Amino acid sequence: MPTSGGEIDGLAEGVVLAVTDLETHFPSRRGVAKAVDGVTFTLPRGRTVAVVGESGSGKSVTSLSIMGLIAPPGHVAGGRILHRDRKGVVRDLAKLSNAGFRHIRGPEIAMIFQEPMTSLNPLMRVGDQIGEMIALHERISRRALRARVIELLQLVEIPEPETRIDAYPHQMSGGMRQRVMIAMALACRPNLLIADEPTTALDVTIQAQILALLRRLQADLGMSVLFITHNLGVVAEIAHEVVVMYAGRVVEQAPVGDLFARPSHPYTRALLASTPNIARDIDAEGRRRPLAAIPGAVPPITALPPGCAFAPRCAHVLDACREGRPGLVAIAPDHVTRCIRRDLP
Ligand SMILES: Nc1ncnc2c1ncn2[C@@H]1O[C@H](COP(=O)(O)OP(=O)(O)OP(=O)(O)O)[C@@H](O)[C@H]1O
Repeated sequence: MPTSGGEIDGLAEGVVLAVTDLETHFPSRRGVAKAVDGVTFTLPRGRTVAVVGESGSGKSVTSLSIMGLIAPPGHVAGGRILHRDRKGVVRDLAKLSNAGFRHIRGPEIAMIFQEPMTSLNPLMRVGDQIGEMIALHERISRRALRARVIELLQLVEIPEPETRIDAYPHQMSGGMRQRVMIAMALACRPNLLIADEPTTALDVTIQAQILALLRRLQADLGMSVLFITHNLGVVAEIAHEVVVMYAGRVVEQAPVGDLFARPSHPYTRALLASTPNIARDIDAEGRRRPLAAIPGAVPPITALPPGCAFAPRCAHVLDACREGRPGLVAIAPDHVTRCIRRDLP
């Protein structure tokens, strides 16, 4: 029910973000690419939802749609993106103007990306970049600003923040730069953080440290996190809930334990089987068991098959799978799958 300020009722208590039937299209001469095609999921307050899938599955386009950052001629063509801000006001971000987004991006929803070097200004001291973020949204004295920035650097566990505040990005390691990006994202105390592959470019040890930091911040600040990744190992580390995407659609969603213990969709099963697992993949004599790579590739979204988009690669395909597009069905409370096969062991 819209109200005069573009605000909307109808978001369940305790939910920060509810994406319903989201459609994001990119028109081109070859037709309309439906990069996101009817995506639905909810993000409860203080929880981490991971969106996982292979390259091209529509994860980034989903997060950019939420942030209002789809560049024309791409556009959100349908669906709702209901967001509850810190004051409890609910808005449909799918209908928000660019001007409206200026009050949302930063103070309400912040985003961190894979490569901090492309988001940080190499010519500016990191402290000034974080400070700029704060000064953009509130009036604050220079002294108080510097103290706030030092506090933020402490929060993201950067050692010697009083000195590091004056460093330039190139004087920091990749892990430290990602911490700076997280500090910038947290500068205005958003209630929702979107993290798009934030650890992909880092060494595994640094990756583990950044994931631990994000987990601690999420718990301490009660933030909701939408975490985009192609890596199920990372999902296991960070997520409460998992949304599995394939060719622009959600194919399975479940609490993390449920998804790993009882994966239902053949695509989820194949993803799990193709994820390296040291304990499983190598025996005491050092013999390797081959990884079960998923045959084929995600089809181009302009040429999806008529039925299930995964059918051409699926080991369990039936004729019926190629006929109609399967709907999402609940197989347990909070666990849905887009597969007609209920008989798989
Ligand atoms: N600006 C654009 N114009 C046309 N098509 C686009 C555009 N951006 C994305 N797409 C298409 O949308 C689909 C989904 O892309 P998206 O970047 O969301 O995938 P992803 O799952 O995030 O993959 P990756 O991990 O590689 O980023 C892809 O087929 C991509 O080619």
